[in-house]
Amino acid sequence: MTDTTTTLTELERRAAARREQPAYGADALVVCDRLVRIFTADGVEVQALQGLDLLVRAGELTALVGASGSGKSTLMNILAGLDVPTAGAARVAGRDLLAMGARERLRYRRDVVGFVWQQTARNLLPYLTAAQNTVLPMTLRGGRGGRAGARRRAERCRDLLAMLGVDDCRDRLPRQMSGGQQQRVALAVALANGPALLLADEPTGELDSVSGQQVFAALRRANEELGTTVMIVTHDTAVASEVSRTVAVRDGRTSSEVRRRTEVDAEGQETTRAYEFVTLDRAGRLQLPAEYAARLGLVDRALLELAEDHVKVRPDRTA
Ligand SMILES: Nc1ncnc2c1ncn2[C@@H]1O[C@H](COP(=O)(O)OP(=O)(O)OP(=O)(O)O)[C@@H](O)[C@H]1O
Repeated sequence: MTDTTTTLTELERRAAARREQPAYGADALVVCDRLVRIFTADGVEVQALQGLDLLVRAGELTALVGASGSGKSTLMNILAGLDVPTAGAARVAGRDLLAMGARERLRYRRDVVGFVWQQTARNLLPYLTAAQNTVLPMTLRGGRGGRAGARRRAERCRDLLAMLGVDDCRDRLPRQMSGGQQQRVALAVALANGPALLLADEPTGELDSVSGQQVFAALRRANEELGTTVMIVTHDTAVASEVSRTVAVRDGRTSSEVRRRTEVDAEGQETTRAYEFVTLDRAGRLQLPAEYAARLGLVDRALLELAEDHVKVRPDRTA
């Protein structure tokens, strides 16, 4: 009897402690919790996301990298509200991306997220000028009408085009601009309604390196000056090595990440140091880097050894 009471009390205590714990990612702007996306084409199933965990805090500038087919675009489409995951949870700025109805989804895409795609032609309406493209999302959102509203929208358009270095393009059609200019105007369009999250899927993929750098600098400015949280998918190693956080996606899961920090030494000299981490998912799983596993011949199982402040992983030499 005493034992049962103790056990019940203990169970209640544990349940209460669990309830009091903040929910996973409670303080994050983007929460992906065991996200799964399965595509079925011609009877064949493809698991594009296989339980992906990712937290992004407000104000971060994060690069997503990974081999072709690892699931980066699938993740971006889900966060953009264009696709719905098969299972798991995804939240952006408190919006549950699995539970949204059609109208809420439309509002989410208009007000909460902005996106820029790799194909320049996909980002802008070809028959509108840069200024008209930028004003359009604000007009669609509605709000204050009349002359005051129009003036406010024109002002925001001017500020955005100036901040992104394309004010000279304001009266040009997309075909009268270079690829890099089009992408920077696309950024202005994406930022028009002041989204909390800006998604850019390979925005520099079709550009030469100079234009690519200008687009990346514009993204960085949006992050620093407007405080917009930015997630950018890139194969460009220059971009990936310049952001403070680079997350690698492998086989539909986040596998590792690099964080860069500027440190000042005793002489006041600034250096940027990079720290490489392996992702530990919510179930405690981690993916060993493929090259580590190959180098030590780690297959099927590994020996674990718990030390005071670290864990050793060794190949199984007992066979
Ligand atoms: N609509 C779809 N129907 C069927 N399979 C799909 C669909 N979209 C993506 N996939 C598959 O899901 C997997 C992940 O694709 P995804 O485009 O997300 O990868 P990625 O990392 O963005 O690749 P890349 O760097 O080449 O753009 C791939 O195997 C892809 O073939």
